[in-house]
Amino acid sequence: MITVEEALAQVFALTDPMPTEDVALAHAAGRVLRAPVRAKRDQPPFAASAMDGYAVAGPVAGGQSFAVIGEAAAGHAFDGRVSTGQAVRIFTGAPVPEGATHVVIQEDVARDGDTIILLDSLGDGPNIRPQGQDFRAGDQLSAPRRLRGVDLGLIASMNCADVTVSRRPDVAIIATGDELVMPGENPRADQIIASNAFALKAMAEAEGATARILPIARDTEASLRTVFDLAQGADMIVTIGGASVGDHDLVGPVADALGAERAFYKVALRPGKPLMAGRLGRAMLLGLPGNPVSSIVCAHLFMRPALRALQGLGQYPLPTASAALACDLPQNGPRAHYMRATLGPGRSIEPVPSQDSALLSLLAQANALLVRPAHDGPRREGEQMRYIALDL
Ligand SMILES: Nc1nc2c(c(=O)[nH]1)N[C@H]1C(S)=C(S)[C@@H](COP(=O)(O)OP(=O)(O)OC[C@H]3O[C@@H](n4cnc5c(N)ncnc54)[C@H](O)[C@@H]3O)O[C@H]1N2
Ligand code: MOO
Repeated sequence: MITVEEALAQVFALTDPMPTEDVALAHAAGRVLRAPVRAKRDQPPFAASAMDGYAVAGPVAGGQSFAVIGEAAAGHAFDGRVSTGQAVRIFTGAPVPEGATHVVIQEDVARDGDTIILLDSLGDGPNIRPQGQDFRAGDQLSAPRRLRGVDLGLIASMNCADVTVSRRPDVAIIATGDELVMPGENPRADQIIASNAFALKAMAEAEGATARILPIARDTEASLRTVFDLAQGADMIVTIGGASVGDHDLVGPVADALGAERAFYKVALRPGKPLMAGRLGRAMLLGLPGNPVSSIVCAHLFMRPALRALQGLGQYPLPTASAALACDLPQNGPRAHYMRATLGPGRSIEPVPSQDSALLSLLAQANALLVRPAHDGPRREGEQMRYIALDL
């Protein structure tokens, strides 16, 4: 069995970044930017007033008076120059007229007809945003990055209407097993509801992929072949179940017969020992164990980083942070253990009461995976431990 780190390195070796496409800003949220964006103009494009008041030229002190010669509003520049002793009525966002050195806020001014007198309450500061204060033409927003709302706002203000992003990976999800029926169907007494594909589809989509749930493959070679056929065109094929050593665990043998190249099978990991990865045609193949918690933990540890790498975000494991252990833990065994855990408000972390890999309800209660390396020694309450935050 290989280690989690070795397995992830082999998964990354199967991920070539997807081609790119150009999309309009309104459709770019959550996409991965692949080419830097270059500002087409300065922002602000002119020296702009930060306040409503008067743009004045001349000494600014209580008692000084100025003749008001015009008005500047946002989108309506004052067409002219302000000379010493003159002022222009100005509003926030308007271009500051040439010659003006300060914007005095209107609360600090007494106006009488076309004359203003500055009051003694006068604040300091010019209240002018210099041209290019935010960014200059030619400044860049670097790639790669996943585009958040703020990034899209910045790109829009750079006057760029579309962006070059990674194509979304297409993920085909195949649940396998004679015991499975879809939610809403009438299961026989010896059947259960197929749940894992729904979790994995949501996780893949949250990582920027498109995901499709294919029909459940039955535990026969013919059925598996038929469903694998439906996965054609996918960038990643994720199978669920049928990965272990039982007589009905046919995913590996059928994938092999279809020409899959295996990178590895079995990882020193708990839960998720019978994980498999490889390539089938041009698709990356991830064979996840069927136990619900095992499949979801493996999706966190391998599918999510692989989808990020496919979109050009680089080859990184999910980030870890540290928190104080809320209880003692015995020595860990030979497999790295990703314990379902809750991270409390005081940043103390506690494993949920059972780590059985079939207990979806406990995984749903957890908000972290407490990481225990293989053969990790006994741990005492209060020790700092690494964990992965479960945010999706
Ligand atoms: N003799 C051994 N038996 C097992 C071993 C082993 O090393 N030797 N490993 C165990 C471990 S660890 C795991 S994990 C499981 C993985 O087995 P499979 O990947 O073959 O999974 P299945 O047998 O198909 O299913 C396991 C379990 O999960 C349920 N399941 C399957 N698919 C779904 C789905 N889409 N939605 C919900 N639940 C699903 C299935 O009904 C089973 O209960 O093998 C151990 N055995
Ligand atoms: O690896 Mo299995 O996933 O322990 O239940």
